[in-house]
Amino acid sequence: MAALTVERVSWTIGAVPIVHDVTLHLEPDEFVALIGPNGAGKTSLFNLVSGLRRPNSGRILLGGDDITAQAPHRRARHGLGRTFQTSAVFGSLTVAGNVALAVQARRGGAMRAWRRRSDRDLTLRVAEILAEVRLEHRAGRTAGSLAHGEKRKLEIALLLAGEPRVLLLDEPMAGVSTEDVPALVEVIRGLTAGTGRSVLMVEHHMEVVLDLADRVAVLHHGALLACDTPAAVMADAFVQEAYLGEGL
Ligand SMILES: Nc1ncnc2c1ncn2[C@@H]1O[C@H](COP(=O)(O)OP(=O)(O)OP(=O)(O)O)[C@@H](O)[C@H]1O
Repeated sequence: MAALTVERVSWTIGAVPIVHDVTLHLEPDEFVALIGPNGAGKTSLFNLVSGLRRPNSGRILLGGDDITAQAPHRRARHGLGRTFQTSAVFGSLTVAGNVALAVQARRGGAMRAWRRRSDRDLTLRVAEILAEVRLEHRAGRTAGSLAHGEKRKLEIALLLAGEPRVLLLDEPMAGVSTEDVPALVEVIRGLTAGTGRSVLMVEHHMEVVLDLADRVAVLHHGALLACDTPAAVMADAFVQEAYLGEGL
């Protein structure tokens, strides 16, 4: 069963089609990159999947469950996590403190039971998440003092605290200096490998897309132009003309 299914989804503003009849599947452990020129509808599609917008038609399924009518926080509880282009960390809190808050927020529903357990459980979970994003050595630093690349790792850590099965990453390389890109790429690669999680990532850096993606989905004027292996998409004349020809 697909981890995420976007089925014939369309969204219009007034009479203007912004996302047009998009169908897309994400398998467990699969990494799909969503590319397209500026204004192609990538953020709009993310908004539809995460629930910030409702489609005019079509369905969105997480696992086998139809989540089309669910609010964003219910989708998050269901296993859908999203990062944004802007940072969502508390700069004056430590790195570990930020992650601890996110873990507690996730477990908020079971707070009474959670409180009865020792702080050690929380500390262990925070350490586990920081190890996954390779930020253990920064645990005691304030989040505001991190470089962009490390801040992005922390944002991913906050996402992992929600224990998502499907992650939507919105331009994770934005603002990250060239020398910090490889380390961030390795953290992002680790998000799917053998974890059962799936990733849908919007990213403009083509070398990062080609390195990470199992498949590349190309949006153009709100419609899905292609969704195939990176090699097949790069070789597609239609894609080259519509997207790559316009420059990155
Ligand atoms: N709330 C809105 N009101 C009016 N127009 C909108 C709204 N949201 C998106 N659009 C329009 O929909 C189109 C798609 O925008 P969207 O931000 O989804 O594209 P994108 O592919 O994410 O672009 P970028 O790569 O620049 O982030 C654009 O023409 C945009 O102006």
